[in-house]
Amino acid sequence: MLTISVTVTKEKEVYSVTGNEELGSFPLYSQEEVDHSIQKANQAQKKWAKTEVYKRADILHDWADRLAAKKEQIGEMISKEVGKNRSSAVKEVVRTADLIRYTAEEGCRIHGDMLRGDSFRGGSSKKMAMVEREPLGVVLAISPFNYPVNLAASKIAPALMAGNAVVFKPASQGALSGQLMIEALLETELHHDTVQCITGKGSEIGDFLVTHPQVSMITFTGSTATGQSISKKANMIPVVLELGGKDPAIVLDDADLDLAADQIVSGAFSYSGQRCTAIKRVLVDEKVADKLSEKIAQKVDGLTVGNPEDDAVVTPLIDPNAADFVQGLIDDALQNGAELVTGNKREGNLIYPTLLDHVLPHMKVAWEEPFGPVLPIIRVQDEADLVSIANESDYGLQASVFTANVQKAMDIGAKLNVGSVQYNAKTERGPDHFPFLGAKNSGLGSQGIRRSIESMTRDKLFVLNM
Ligand SMILES: NC(=O)C1=CN([C@@H]2O[C@H](COP(=O)(O)OP(=O)(O)OC[C@H]3O[C@@H](n4cnc5c(N)ncnc54)[C@H](OP(=O)(O)O)[C@@H]3O)[C@@H](O)[C@H]2O)C=CC1
Ligand SMILES: O=C(O)[C@H](O)COP(=O)(O)O
Repeated sequence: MLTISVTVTKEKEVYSVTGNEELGSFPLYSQEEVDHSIQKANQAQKKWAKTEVYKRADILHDWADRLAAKKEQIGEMISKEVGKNRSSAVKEVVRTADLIRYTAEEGCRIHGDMLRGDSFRGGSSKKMAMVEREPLGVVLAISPFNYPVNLAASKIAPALMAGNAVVFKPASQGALSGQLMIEALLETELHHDTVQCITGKGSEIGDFLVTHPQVSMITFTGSTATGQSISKKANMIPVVLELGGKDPAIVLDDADLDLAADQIVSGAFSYSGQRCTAIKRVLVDEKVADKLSEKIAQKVDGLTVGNPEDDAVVTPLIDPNAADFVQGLIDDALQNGAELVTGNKREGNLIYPTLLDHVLPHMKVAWEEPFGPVLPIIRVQDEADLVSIANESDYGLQASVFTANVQKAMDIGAKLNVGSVQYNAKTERGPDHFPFLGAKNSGLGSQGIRRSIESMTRDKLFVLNM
């Protein structure tokens, strides 16, 4: 059992998603304690910013090695705490170690510019500007439950590499996994005050954190509602948001349907659909819809369903509210005339993978993000409608286009109002050095290792007048 020990008065227990096993507890920080921690981070940042870049990189490499060495222990905690199957949970730790290593290397390659004054009309060659990248100060990193280690480290590592201190607020269900990751970091030579792990309910301490005058930048991943509220409260500081999605898989009549079905099922149902980048709707050309629906159904029926420790693909959702929400979307669609192809079975928080066909625009499941294992198929007659229905969503994270025609793929991709378009493959974030961003209600700013480091620095000019 893990107990995060700091001198705070209240504690919150954490239970496993399945089995109700008590996994440990985390402190519920008061505003005074939050304030104290931020002050410490702010102080520590001044020294950390002066630490040589190669030494920062060495510390990050050490952190990565320590995480990798603890992959089984941390993977087990992730698996129990957020209900992710064991092999994916261990992979999350390994992926995180790789992300940290790449961040350490990339951070060493980020250099400023040198500008000549006389390259602007009327300017003088006697004037030269050296443009350096400076850290911002204290970065507030808020992460969601679904990747409690990876989505936290993907903020913490670039912030540190850029010379910032970090205040890390993990999701409450995920805080113990986050804490194990931080413990590995604090085993390195990093001064402990440089990273502050602040736990507590977002609804209680969130506003205080977000509006704290010593927070210089906010990087947030989570729901659109929380992200939008944060961006309204942040007071003239940069904010990077990675939010919800409703990624479509657009399937044209010339697509390789076996490939499409394979990618759609793995994109939609891995970790029970609790991924922002999960495929959350299929928009298919009517001419091939029957065939595609049948192929998807076959694969859905082959998915393993059960507990995380059995390494099942579809496991119980994070909490009863999440399961009720998904069930509500299924019920609404069926009441409104959608066809149930397979699924719609529930045991507690475990929702069996559910495929709905003939979904129409008046059904909630056509537009809302389920964050669960339900996939609607929307049949479309006209190719132009594929794009317009895709773009009608409030979200704009990613989209997949399945077709054999490269020209068509590029034309459709250019019209989609999303952060990334994947051709003939599922939507996904990785590899982690690619830029990762959402349009519309799916985000603000860009992540991905280099972009993240850049978002956590600002230009500073030193102008030489000779
Ligand atoms: N685009 C992307 O990269 C990703 C997007 N997501 C999206 O996140 C959602 C699921 O994640 P979930 O964890 O439920 O998201 P939430 O928005 O509920 O929570 C995310 C984080 O914000 C904290 N929080 C809650 N309220 C506040 C507040 N008022 N101020 C500051 N912080 C607050 C939470 O703390 P606490 O847990 O204590 O409430 C948690 O740490 C889905 O919509 C999904 O699409 C998820 C992953 C990736
Ligand atoms: O939080 C999420 O859902 C992730 O950002 C998605 O990452 P993945 O595409 O690598 O699963």
